[in-house]
Formats: sequence, C-alpha cells, structure tokens
Amino acid sequence: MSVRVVARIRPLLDKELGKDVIVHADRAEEGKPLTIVKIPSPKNEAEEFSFAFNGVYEMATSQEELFTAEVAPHVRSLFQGLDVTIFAYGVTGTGKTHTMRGGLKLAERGVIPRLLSNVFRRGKKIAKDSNGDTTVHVALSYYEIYNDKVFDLLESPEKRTPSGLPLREKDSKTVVVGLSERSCEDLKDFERLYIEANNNRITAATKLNAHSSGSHAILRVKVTQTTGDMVRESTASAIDLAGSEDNRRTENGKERLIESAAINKSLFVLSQCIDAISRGDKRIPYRESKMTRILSLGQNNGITIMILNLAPLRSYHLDTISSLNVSSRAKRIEVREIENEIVFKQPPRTNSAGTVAGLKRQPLRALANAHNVHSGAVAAAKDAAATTADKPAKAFSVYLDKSTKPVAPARAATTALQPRQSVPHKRSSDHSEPAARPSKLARPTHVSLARPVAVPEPQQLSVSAAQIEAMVEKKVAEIMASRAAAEAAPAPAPAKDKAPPTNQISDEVRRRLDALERKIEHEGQDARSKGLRYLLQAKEAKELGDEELALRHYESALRYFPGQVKLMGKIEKLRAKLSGDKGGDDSRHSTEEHAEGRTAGRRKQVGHKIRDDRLEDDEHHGDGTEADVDEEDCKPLRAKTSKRSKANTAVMEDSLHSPRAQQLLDIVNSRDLALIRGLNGFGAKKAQDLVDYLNLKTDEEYGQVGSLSQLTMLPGMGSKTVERAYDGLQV
Ligand SMILES: Nc1ncnc2c1ncn2[C@@H]1O[C@H](COP(=O)(O)OP(=O)(O)OP(=O)(O)O)[C@@H](O)[C@H]1O
Repeated sequence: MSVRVVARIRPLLDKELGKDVIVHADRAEEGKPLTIVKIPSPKNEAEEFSFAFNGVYEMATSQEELFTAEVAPHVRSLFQGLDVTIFAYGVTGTGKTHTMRGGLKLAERGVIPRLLSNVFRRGKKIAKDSNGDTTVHVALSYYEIYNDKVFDLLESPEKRTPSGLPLREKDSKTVVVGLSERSCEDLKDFERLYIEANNNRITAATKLNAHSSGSHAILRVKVTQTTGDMVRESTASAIDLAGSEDNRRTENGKERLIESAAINKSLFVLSQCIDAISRGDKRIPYRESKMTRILSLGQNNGITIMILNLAPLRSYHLDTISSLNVSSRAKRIEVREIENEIVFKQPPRTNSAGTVAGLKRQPLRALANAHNVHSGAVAAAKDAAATTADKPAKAFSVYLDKSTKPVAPARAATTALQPRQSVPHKRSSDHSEPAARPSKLARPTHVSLARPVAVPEPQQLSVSAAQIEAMVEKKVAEIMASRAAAEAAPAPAPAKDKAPPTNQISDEVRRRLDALERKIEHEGQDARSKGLRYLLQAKEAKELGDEELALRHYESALRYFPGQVKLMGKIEKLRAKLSGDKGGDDSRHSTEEHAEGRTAGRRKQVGHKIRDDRLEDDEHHGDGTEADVDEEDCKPLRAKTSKRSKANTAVMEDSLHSPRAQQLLDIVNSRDLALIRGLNGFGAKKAQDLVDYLNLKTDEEYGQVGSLSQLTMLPGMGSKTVERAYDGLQV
C-alpha cells in the first residue's frame, strides 16, 4: 500500500485573527470527503493550485476527530504484528507538536497520548479475552535528532556524548545503538516518562541556547505479545519532525542558524528521498541524514501515515506550497504491509534435537495486506448521515502479493499468533503510477539555505547531500560573517599554519566513511575489498590525526592497487610530510613542494590528465558521490581522458568565464522559455521547470545564476544537462 498522506489546516491563533487566509479544503466531488487543498498561485492570484491528499482536515477538526479517523484504525494492525509509523511534517508553527503531543487538557491531547491510551486498552482486552494466555507488554524509547545527532531523551542530558548515539542496520531496520527502553505499565506510567523526557529535551536545548522544537522527536512504542512460547513484537513510531524555516525571515542567533541549517538540510534530504522514490530512481538518498535513515520512508514494512500540517495564512504562502508539493508526492510511495515475524522463546516441541539454547526464529508467511481497510476521513463520517449508501472511496491503492492469497482482514490477535509456512518476503510492488511530474512550482523551501551560492570547487558537478551540506554551512557562515561585520565584532583569529589534530571525525567525513564501509560490505571479501578496507582505515586514522598510522594503511592499500597514481601521491605526500615534521616546519614545506613536484612528474609520465591535478588530499571534495575519491583510488590506470574529466570540461571553462559559458548563463538568466527550450537537451518541461524555479527566486541574491557550477545545483539540472547544453552552443 502507499504511504497515507493527510493534510491538517490549523486554525488561526488569537494574534492572527483577521489576517488573510489563503488555504482552503475542498472535495473532488460533491458529497465526497475533503481530499483537496487549494491555494492561490504566488504569481497570479486569480489562478488556484489544487493538491490532492488521502484526507484533508479543516481548521475546526478536533484532536479526537483526527485521531479517530487516521490513527485509531491502525492500533488493531499494530497488534496484528504490523509496524505503524505516524509522522507530522510541516513548516515551523503549523501545528505539528499540537497534532502529535497536543495540550494538557483531555480534549487537547494529541496523537501520542491517545495512541498510548488505545494501546493499553487494547492490550488489556487481549489479555482478558485470552483468559490470560496472552500477555501484552509495552516499552518505550524516545529520542531526538538534533543537528544530525541522535540523543536519548529517556536519559538525562548530562549523559550525552557530543557525537550522540550511532545508527546501525539490523534485520533490515535502522536501529539506534545504545538507546534505552523503559517498560510502561499503564497510561500514568507513560505520562510520567513522557513528561520527564520532554523536560530532558527542553533542558538539553536550553543548555545549547537552542530551541526545543529544533530537533526531530521520535517516540517508539514497542508492543510485545506473548502466548506460550510465541512472541510477537511490533512497533508504533510517532515522529514530530522539526519545522523548516527561512533564516532570512527570522532573527536567529548563531546556534539557531546552525540548528535550522541542520533541520533544513534533513528536511531537504527527506524531500529528495520522496522525489527520488516517486520518480522510481534506483538510488534513494536515505543515508544522507539520520532522520531519513530512521524514517526509511518506503523501505520500512507496515503502515505509514504522514500528517502535513498547514498554516492557512498568506505569510506562509511559499512555504505552504513547498510542503504541499513534497507531501503530495509522498502519496506515491509504496510501503510493504508485512507483519513482523513471530519469534519462539524456545525451540518448538516438535524439534526433537532440543539442544539449541536461546531463541529460535520461525519465519512466518508474509501477510498480504488484507487489513488495509482504512475508513476514510472525518468529513466522510459527517457526510455519511446525508449519503448513507455512499461509502467513502478507498483513499489509497492496496498492494497485493500475487503469489499469496489475501488473508481475511479482521483476525483476532490471539488467532494471529499461529505459526505459518514461510514464504520469501515480497518486494515492493512495481510502481504502476507514472513517474511524478516534477512540479512547475516551488521546490521545497528547505532549499532556501541550499540555494545556489558561489561554489568553490568547480569540479563538483552533481548535487549531493554533502554538497548541500557544504552550501548550508557556507550560507550559515556568510550570514554570521555579515552579522559580525555589521556589529563590528573583532575578526576571528587567523587560522594557524597547522591545525591541531582533532580526535573527532566530522559528520561529513563520517558519512563518507560509512558510505565506503557499506561499499566494502557489498564488495565481499576479495582483494579489492581488502584494499578498500585499508583505505578506509587510513582515512579514519588521518581524520583522527594519526598520520603515521594513515601512511601504513595507505601503504597496505597500495599492495591491492599497485601503480595507483593518486594513492602513490598520497603516500608520497604523507611520507614527505612526516619526514618534514621530524625535520622541522620549514623543511616540511619544501619537502611537500618537492613531493608535489615528483608526483606531478610521475603523472606526466603516465599521461594522466586533468583530474590528477586536483587529487591531492581531496577527501573532502568529491564529485558528489560519497566514496568517489576512494573509488578513484582503486580504478585501474587509464591513459585516455576519463568520462569524468570530460564532464569537468564545461565547468573548467566556466571558471575561466568562457564566452560559451557566459552565453549559456545569459540564456538561462533571460528566463526566455523559447531560448531555453532551444538549448541542447532541454525539453519543454525542463525549460518550464527552470523558468518557474528562477521566477520564484525573486530576491536579488538568487535571481541570477552566476556560473555553470551554480546552474548544476538547480533542481532538475545536474552536470550532464549543463554539459549537453554547453556543448550544444556555438562558440
Ligand atoms: N489544531 C490546532 N488547534 C489549536 N491550536 C493549534 C492547532 N495547531 C496548532 N495550534 C497552535 O499553533 C501554535 C503552533 O503550533 P505548534 O507549536 O504545534 O507548531 P509546530 O509546527 O510544532 O512548530 P515547530 O516546528 O516550531 O515546533 C501553537 O500555539 C499551537 O497551540
């Protein structure tokens, strides 16, 4: 089945009364539930955009109505062994926390306390109906992702380490290593834990002079049902995502700028994941942020509900369109509705061997998603009185595994605990819908920080999350610098000649190392992967400041990649540096230069062109793919100009401001559809998308594309497109 995406429009706050309301709910047809959000075009007020959802909730919708319609039906599924994920998405101040947590009054309670209340109630009923044969145990974990680091909210903030908790993949799920879990007997127990944990969140944020809603908060409710020796576990996750915000509009201080850059980045990655899945891309950039890795949209089994929170006001206009764009595409994401397997506490009695200690897994037949019988929106219930025969339309498609028979929808949880034959896990269904047509409208506002800015490395041709991160960081630095200048603050101390070795690996490098590690895992244990492993260790050692160890690892790697120019260059450079270190700083410099000269000489000998000149110590400046440099380390020598170096030609020329580059930029900046459509490789749609995108960037800073590198950064562009357009122009 698909991710269920519903939109909730919040009411006006007291201070907003009388302001301009521009977001409205509507129905596809008279008598049908509300499924459409309408908003005027930012360019032409007379034109209205419509976004379709599985359900739309108007301003007057109560907490209870939303819960009853969207979450309550899935509590049954949770007890049938399905994982359930509910997450709130939206711009800051649109009501995510109100929806998920809610207020203290009974009527104001949000999805989370209501979910827990239902879970305890159902658990008790199951235990009672089974005469105590089935016991239900509930355990909680609660954590936040702040600046792309995971922190346990059930532990006091004092116990936090700067790098937070690591993530690992286990049984095809992403788990947080070292996360605490608390047993929870009843609602009172939950409330105590939840309040304590939220206080931890506030305390931790206050310590950092940050904002408690500046993190993504993830509550996991683990339900364990035990009947005899059979144990079934399932998890409900309730996620209150941090909201994106535009730093140009807010008066954020440094901490909040960094915080909001991290939020914007992770939300941008989320929108990229949604786009990539809806396009049917092979590579989904889940791993580019911890939030997307944990959310694993479209990868996780079970039921996923996305609640898009919207503020109806004009002041949110572009932000609202951005989030409408992203979330309406999320509807296309297929999620496999597969129950978690039952685990046996001990070997089944039929197993006469009887010597195996501990747990033994008994795989079950994967269920077809037979209980995907969502009841529809609240509005449907309201309208039902008038049109009783008119059942609300099924709001989402049902995934059917053709190889297995569907199972009856409503099975008592106790009867569900029967061992069944194992069948291979089904794969996600083919995407029958056509690939999403990228919107002509605004791209996610989270781009706001990641908009094209001057890019220092002209060789970067594709937009990767790492690049986005670099841009985000750069933007933060720029804003801070301009503020500092305005306040005539003293200039920061000049960087020392030699930075002291850090004993912490930066997040970006850690991600690159992770990517390389994954690559190695996939490569198997052949010689190449051994070599890669040495490279990984070398990089890690280097990041930790142990250059001698790094050198040893690089040397070991060379055994597996003999004759690699880049690797040899690195080794030579490190050797020279280390011997220079021993001989004092002055000699180090000249030795390095000497080593550079020798390396360059050797490159000439083997006829390597272009790329090698930039390869020195460039781990931090890849071409966009995480382990690119490491890959390059291990590729056989090629005398011919590589594809990549050819791909760089345009940008290389761009850096020289070639007339051809300028011609291309002039065409783009003209925003003249006909001219842009005439570019090599540009169809009508691509041209229209580009013009629409540029037209939205009305402020002076982003309205003009200043270089080909910047052009490659725009949504829908990329290096190949720019290259083709460039190559197609007459000089
Ligand atoms: N459905 C609603 N009914 C009444 N008040 C609401 C509703 N939704 C939101 N609000 C109010 O709007 C304000 C902003 O809501 P909230 O803090 O939940 O936004 P948010 O999206 O979580 O913001 P952030 O991303 O900054 O955490 C709060 O005062 C909240 O009480």
